[in-house]
This record gives sequence, structure tokens and C-alpha cells, in this order.
Amino acid sequence: MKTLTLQPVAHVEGVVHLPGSKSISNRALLLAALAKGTTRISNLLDSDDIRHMLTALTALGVQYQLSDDKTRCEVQGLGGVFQHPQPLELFLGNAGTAMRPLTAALAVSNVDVTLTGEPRMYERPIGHLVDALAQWQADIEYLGEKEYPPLRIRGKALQGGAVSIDGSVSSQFLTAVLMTAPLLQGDSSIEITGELVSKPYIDITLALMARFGVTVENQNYQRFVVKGNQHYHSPGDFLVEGDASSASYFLAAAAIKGGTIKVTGIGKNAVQGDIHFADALEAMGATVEWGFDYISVTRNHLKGIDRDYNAIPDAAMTIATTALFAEGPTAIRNVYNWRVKETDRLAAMATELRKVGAEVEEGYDYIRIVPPAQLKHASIATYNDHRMAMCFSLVALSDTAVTIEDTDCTRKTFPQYFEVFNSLVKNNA
Ligand SMILES: O=C(O)C1=C[C@@H](OP(=O)(O)O)[C@@H](O)[C@H](O)C1
Ligand SMILES: C=C(OP(=O)(O)O)C(=O)O
Repeated sequence: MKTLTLQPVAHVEGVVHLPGSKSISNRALLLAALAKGTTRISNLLDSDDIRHMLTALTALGVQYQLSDDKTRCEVQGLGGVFQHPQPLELFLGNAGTAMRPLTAALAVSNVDVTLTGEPRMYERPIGHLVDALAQWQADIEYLGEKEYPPLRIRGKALQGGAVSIDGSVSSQFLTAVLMTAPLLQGDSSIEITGELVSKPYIDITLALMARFGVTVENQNYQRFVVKGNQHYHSPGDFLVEGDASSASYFLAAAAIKGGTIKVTGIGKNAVQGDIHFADALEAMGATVEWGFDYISVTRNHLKGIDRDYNAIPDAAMTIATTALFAEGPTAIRNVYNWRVKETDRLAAMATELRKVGAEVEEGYDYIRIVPPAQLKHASIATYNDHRMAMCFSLVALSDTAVTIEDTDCTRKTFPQYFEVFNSLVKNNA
């Protein structure tokens, strides 16, 4: 286990060329695999979550060529569902963007697959997705605890029709159902029950499906209608946007200790909801500039704000540690599903923020943070959660060092995170 102590940072500035978006990389790979034609993906993310998707596609017989640096991938589409009738086991780590969409795609394919993962994956619910697929007569069996992976999927052609899906725990379930719906034999309609969480990720899904030639009728995020018996079609070249969630750490660093930091690979028209993290920083007082292919943030006096972050749960974690540098309290509300991600993020965040001296109130679906007058050095546990490690690096932007335990957990989405962070540090400027 690698532990890293970051010394106090006096100043940050620079430019970061963002690695590709995790959410877009895994969607693009799956749709490219199912599509007719060859897709040349560039700026693909190279991280554990993407590796799990690639390994699964290989096992399922998909042909692709990955560049040496793993950021370009040419995928030969199957032109339809997966064909692998022999029993197969696929290990998907803790990648929600592999587990959920593959569950649905495999349920309509000619396969007999067992989906496994890391221990934490077996604590992350998938019942709402399986319930929805069961309404299409999918054959999915829980091999462990009911409503959790591992799963055995005996895929087959499915007719489609009307289903309802609970959207209140994870949008990835709806994403999975939507991406699979065109591959059904008949038309389908998907009705949402409960408050749909993480809504902007549905926009990513619909945008990607459109790039691969399939349109969905979106009735105000309450009902979606999709024609059956369709094919995805390769767009030819596909460029993955930079990862907006990964951008949040650098933009926050600038707001706290800039200088100016510019991130490139995303901009004002990006499809990822997490670009709106910059709006939260602006509301806290930072100066934000938007270009077509960049966002830049410059330091200003920060004040705490009280907001609903349901739309951007990943980037919202970065607000929790930015709050340590703001005047007054900060509240992050309506993030119940932090509890079912890489760890129980509400509990983990509260525990670790208290270690550096903050006064924290943890509710069922919110966290409220009062910054201390003086941060304390602490050894931060990361709970095998990449975002805990990345968020807490910001503590070093004070006159106190911070120790981050198990920095390797950033491999899930951003293996080079600490090198990039260090490249922005200008203590001798
Ligand atoms: O669809 C996606 O790519 C994602 C959706 C979000 O999950 P939930 O919908 O479970 O909140 C997000 O937290 C996750 O990192 C990626
Ligand atoms: C919640 C996350 O991941 P996953 O895609 O596994 O849900 C995340 O990256 O913060």
C-alpha cells in the first residue's frame, strides 16, 4: 500500500490536458462493440474501469486494436448483440459503468455469462436494474445476496414492451436499459418511478446513442420510448471528451491557491454534467472562464454555499474539501447515493474531514461542513475510493501537510493523478 505525504503548497498554476472521460469511454466502447462498422476512438481513458470493459469485450469475442499508450482504440463492431453461447465469467472490478450496462446488453445477447467483481461491487445494489429487465423477461439470477452482484445471465432475444424502473438510487440502471432497448425485437417504453438521480448522466447516454445512430423519445425524463429491432452504426471517428469529474480537483485547487489553472478537453458545450462543478466554484467566489475546449479558474476569496448536488454527485465530493478553505459553512445536499458508491462516501467524508479539524454534520443524504480556523495534519484513509484520495490532496493547499493512504486507488479513473497534481505546484515561483 503506497502512502503519500503532500507538503504544504504555496501556489498552483498551469494547464492540464485532461484524460478521457470514464463515463464516455465505457459507453463508447460498448456501443462501438455492438455497432455496425469500425469505430476509431481517441482520447480513451486508460484506467482500471476501462480495462475491465476492454477485458470483458475481448472475452466476448470483440476485436479491437489498442494503441501502445492505450488512448486510441479501433473497434470492429459486431453489428448486433454478443454471440458467445459457451459459459463465461467476466470480472468487472468495481466499475459501475461496466457492470450495469453490460448486465443489460448481455441479457439480450446469445450468452451464458457470470458477472463478478471486487467485494465492494457485491455491496452496490443492482436490484432496480434486474427488476426492470425482468419485465422484459430477461433471465438473471443472483448468485450471492438478492439484489446485488454477482449475477448469472442467460441471455436471449427479448421482445421489449413497457417497463418501469426505479431511478432513485443510480442513473446507471436507466442508462443500461436505454442502451439495450434498440436491440430488443419490438418497441419499448421505459417509465421512471422515484426521483431520477444523477440526471445529466442520462444526457451523456442519449448523446452517445445519437452519435451511434439511435434516437430516443425523451418525455421529460419520466418516460422514454425507443424503437426496437435497430442497429447501432459506427460514427467512424469518435473523440472522448476530457473527464469533467477529474477536472474538478484542479479547478478547485486554482480556486483555493491559484494562480490560474486551465483544463483542456472540456468546455462550455461538453456533454458531461460535471462541468457545472465550475458553477459551484463560481458561486463560492472563484473566477471562471469558459472556452469551447477549456475551462479555467482563478483564485478569489471563497465563501461557503448551501446547494443541492444531486446532478453532480462525483464532482460534489470535491466541494467537500474545497469547503475547508471557504469562509462559513458549506452544505452538500441530496446526495443519498454517495452511500452506495466506492464506499459510503457520506460516512467516509465526515470521518476524514473531522480528522483535519472540520466540524461536520452528517445527515441521511447531506453533509454540512464548518471549516476549522487551522487545519491539522492527518493521515487520510481512502476506503479504496479514488475520489477520497484525490479530494483530500487539496488539504495540502494550506500551511499543513496531508498524508494520503493507499494512493493506488486512483487507478480506478486517474492513475496519474498525483503526478499531474504535483506538476501544478509552484512553491518556488
Ligand atoms: O453513468 C455514469 O457514467 C455514471 C453515473 C453516476 O452514477 P449514479 O447514477 O449511480 O449516481 C456517477 O456517479 C458515476 O461515476 C458514473
Ligand atoms: C461512482 C463512481 O464510479 P462507478 O462508475 O463505479 O459508479 C465514481 O467514479 O465516482
